Amino acid sequence: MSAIEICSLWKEYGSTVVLENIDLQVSAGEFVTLVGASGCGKSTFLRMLLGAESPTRGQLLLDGAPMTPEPGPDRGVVFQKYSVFPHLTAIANVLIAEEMEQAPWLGRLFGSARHEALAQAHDMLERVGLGPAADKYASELSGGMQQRLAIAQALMKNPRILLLDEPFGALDPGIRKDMHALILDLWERSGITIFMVTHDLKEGFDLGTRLLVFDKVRDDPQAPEAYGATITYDIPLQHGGQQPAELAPALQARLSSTHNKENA
Ligand SMILES: Nc1ncnc2c1ncn2[C@@H]1O[C@H](COP(=O)(O)OP(=O)(O)OP(=O)(O)O)[C@@H](O)[C@H]1O
Repeated sequence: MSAIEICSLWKEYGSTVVLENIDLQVSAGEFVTLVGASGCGKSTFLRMLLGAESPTRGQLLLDGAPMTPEPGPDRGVVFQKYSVFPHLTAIANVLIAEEMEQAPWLGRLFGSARHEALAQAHDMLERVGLGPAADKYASELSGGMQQRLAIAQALMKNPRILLLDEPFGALDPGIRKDMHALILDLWERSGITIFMVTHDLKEGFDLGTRLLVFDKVRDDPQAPEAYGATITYDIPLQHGGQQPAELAPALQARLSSTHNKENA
């Protein structure tokens, strides 16, 4: 059985169709990268996987059961920006999810529960390379360090699914390379299932075990809201292996032309 099964999924906002008729099956442990023109509904798709939005039609199943319609501990998420609390230290940022869950009224743990959570939080910071920065305020950290922190925060609850919405989009190329190595390492060690939206086709090809392209198959220039995007390519990839190079330029051209049209 697939870990995630999506059947005839649609998402509409009023009369605007954003996503239409999406069918997808994803096994546990896959690293799925998502690309598509700006505004085609990739983040909306991710928000539905998170449980922050519901489909208008269709089904989203996790291990054969309908996905809970609210974000749960089985799903972690990292956005491009603003996932961390700037006025809290790195360690407090990682602890906060645990504290809010275990002590929702006080927002603080005590005694052995705190001791245990603190040890786990320190371990998580070490795993993302932030051990020495545990007591720094998030606002003092560089962009790359803040994204490491956001990843540590998302992984603290041991989620089965990690949702990444352009997590490295605002970072310099050198830092992005480090982050790619980090995320691949975390993915390999944990066996977690990852969905990652990216605007960078190369990043999508390099990181994913599978690349999904979202695009419209039908379009009415008189009524652009009438049709939504769907998955037009579902490309299996091999890490470090030969990528379907002949597809990349065609995809890049398609993504850029739609992007330019929208920005014109
Ligand atoms: N809450 C909402 N209400 C109405 N329309 C919305 C809402 N959220 C998203 N949309 C619309 O849905 C469409 C898809 O948005 P979404 O952010 O999912 O696209 P995207 O592919 O992630 O874009 P980008 O690559 O630019 O981040 C857009 O036209 C957006 O305006």
